[in-house]
Amino acid sequence: MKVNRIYAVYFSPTGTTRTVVTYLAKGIADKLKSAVEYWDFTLPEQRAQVPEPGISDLFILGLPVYAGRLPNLILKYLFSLRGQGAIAVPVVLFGNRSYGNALIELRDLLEDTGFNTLAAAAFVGQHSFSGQLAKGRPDAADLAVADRFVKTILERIETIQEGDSCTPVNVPGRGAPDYGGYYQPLGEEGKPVAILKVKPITTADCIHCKRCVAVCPLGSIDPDDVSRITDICIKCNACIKACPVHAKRLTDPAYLSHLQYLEATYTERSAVELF
Ligand SMILES: Cc1cc2nc3c(=O)[nH]c(=O)nc-3n(C[C@H](O)[C@H](O)[C@H](O)COP(=O)(O)O)c2cc1C
Repeated sequence: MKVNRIYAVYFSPTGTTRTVVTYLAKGIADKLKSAVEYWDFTLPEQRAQVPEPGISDLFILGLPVYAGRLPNLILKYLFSLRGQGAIAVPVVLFGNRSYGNALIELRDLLEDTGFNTLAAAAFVGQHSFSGQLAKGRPDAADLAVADRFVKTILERIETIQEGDSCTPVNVPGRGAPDYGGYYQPLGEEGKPVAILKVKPITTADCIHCKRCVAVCPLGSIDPDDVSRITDICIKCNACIKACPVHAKRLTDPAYLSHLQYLEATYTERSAVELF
């Protein structure tokens, strides 16, 4: 099949999903000499529009794994996609713990919205919560795997005709209706901790530059008083990483206990998985 346009589409508060999706799109575009359309839908204003691929396009959709699933507050936006028979590659990024059932959830979402899934991958990205868990990933070794994945995608594209409805790519995990539920965070003692309602604090070091306001994917930081979190916080850590003076912090004991647990438990390097 001849690919007309490649869509590189991602939600990526701390940038690892963006790195992988754009790398894959560029690798494929270089070989096919096709144009790439980039769709970053991390910020609320970026979700005012949806990409509209056609039947001869390739759609690469990347999301981070949150609690073993897709970030649930983004699902409504994703379900407004219309695949129109375009081929698609679901990609998830996970922080070295587990991608749980997020990849099968994304595969199904793409199939349900009219795409044909051709290949899929679970990559590893530095854990949003941590300075050491999967630090620096995706790294050179991960990108070498991404090169292999590009080759696989190109080979599969060659074997299909435009509009073919291929068998959905086979990925592991528990599927619909509940995708195994959400991962329950554990604390240092291995007992469940409640972190859903945790929000970052702002220290007196804040210089009111409002960078945190600009990067919040839910638009939850009050621009007039950046210490006020006016809506849901998904703990994506975008505001914490964007703050030039480290004035935003997550100091909740349950959150810190979970972080300790993660850092102590998931020390082995997780592999990238390609399907
Ligand atoms: C709320 C939340 C939940 C997460 N849950 C998981 C998880 O279940 N398993 C895992 O391995 N990583 C988990 N992570 C880590 C992210 O999936 C990982 O760091 C990813 O690379 C972040 O993508 P981004 O850089 O595009 O934002 C979680 C991160 C956040 C913010």
